[in-house]
Amino acid sequence: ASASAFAPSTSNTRASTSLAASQVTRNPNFGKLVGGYLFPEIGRRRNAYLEENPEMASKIISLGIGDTTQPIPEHILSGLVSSASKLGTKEGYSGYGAEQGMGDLRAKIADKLYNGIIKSDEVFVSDGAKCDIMRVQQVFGSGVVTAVQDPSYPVYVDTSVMMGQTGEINKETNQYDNIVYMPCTAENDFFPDIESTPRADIVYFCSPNNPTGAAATKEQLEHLVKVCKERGSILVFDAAYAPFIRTEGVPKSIFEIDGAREVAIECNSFSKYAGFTGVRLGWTVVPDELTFSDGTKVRDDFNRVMSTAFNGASNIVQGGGLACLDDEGLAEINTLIDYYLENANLLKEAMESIGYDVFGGTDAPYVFVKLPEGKKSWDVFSEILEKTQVVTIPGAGFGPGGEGYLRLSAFAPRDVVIEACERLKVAMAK
Ligand SMILES: Cc1ncc(COP(=O)(O)O)c(/C=N/[C@@H](CCC(=O)O)C(=O)O)c1O
Repeated sequence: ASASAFAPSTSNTRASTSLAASQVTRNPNFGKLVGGYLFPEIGRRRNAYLEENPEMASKIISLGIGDTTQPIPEHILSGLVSSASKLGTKEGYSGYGAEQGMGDLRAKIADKLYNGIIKSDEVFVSDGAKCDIMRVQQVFGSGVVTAVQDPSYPVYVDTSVMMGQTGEINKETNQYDNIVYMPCTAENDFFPDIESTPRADIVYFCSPNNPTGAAATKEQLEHLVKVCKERGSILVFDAAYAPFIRTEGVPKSIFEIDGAREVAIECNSFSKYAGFTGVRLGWTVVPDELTFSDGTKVRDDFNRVMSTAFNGASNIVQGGGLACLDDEGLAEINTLIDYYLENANLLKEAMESIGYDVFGGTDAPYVFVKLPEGKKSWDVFSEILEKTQVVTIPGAGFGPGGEGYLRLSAFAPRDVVIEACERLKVAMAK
């Protein structure tokens, strides 16, 4: 092409004062998103407070983002270290691995965490459950209707919006058009009455739940699978907090439920198992029997996304995952989880001692505190931050159903949790 082809003609040059914008039309779906993603917004408000009150920098403590804080235990760490060291040797070096994950890790997940009810080639190892939720969304595309628990982890709704599955947000209800919100309230024990909600193609369900801390019973999950089967829906079950389940008989995986293989995908993660939130290792199970209406296998399309748009989880990190699933690693995971569950218990007791109704915190690392009537959760978030320098998460950040609640995370170190309890008991006493 001649040189002139690259010289912008006068007709399409923008006035020199405007931004040097491209000529590319923005994806309209991103314009539908309201505000930023919840957790960076929490960080922004925390930093804005510190800008205003720099002297408070040493006092700030966080019960906010559910990010682990305890060091990776010895045996699990040895798995990471030895995997890294191997890369420095001729015989141990490895490059691109299978996009679906190391065969022995897939097998160990199927064996140790699913007792063989799932086959290893149904396990796809990834860099995390949040990442897999977007990959699952890519498989489903824009033409589906999605249902979510309300309140729930904001990624389900936000990725549905990004994929073009929704209309605009309704400013009255704070709900997106074309998303089905399944109310989870104190009145229904935070388990939705699914029949009373319209049919959706894809149902995202998280148990133990973020943010409510509710862990669905076997009977509830059997009902969920039954309704999804009857309606021809696909259930995406997020089990990121499964290791926190200590109540006898409460399922840790949707695949403990008969019939789940025909309706469900399970997303899971080593993040909260072993403090791998920054290490980045998760997995998704897509059973062989799960098909679309035309009979094609969901697993084949998920595999296509993984092999086309992902180059596999880090080999170093997968070595850490193998160590997690040794007996020593599983024992270390239990110790870590016990530590966080004790934190949750302290938070629950502290808030109950000053007269609050508190939910969750037994089979989950989140405590969900009912606020006094009429109190807005973002206002209470700010009030607590200003009065006590404790960072929390407003329930409204998880959907309209979360309004009127506050989420407290049990992942902080013990001394921080104890300090936060003292401050909250003083500042929030009714
Ligand atoms: C239900 C649920 N599923 C997946 C994740 C993230 O899993 P990973 O990407 O494997 O670390 C999370 C992490 N949630 C944290 C971190 C925030 C975030 O992941 O954006 C929180 O709610 O505070 C989660 O709650």
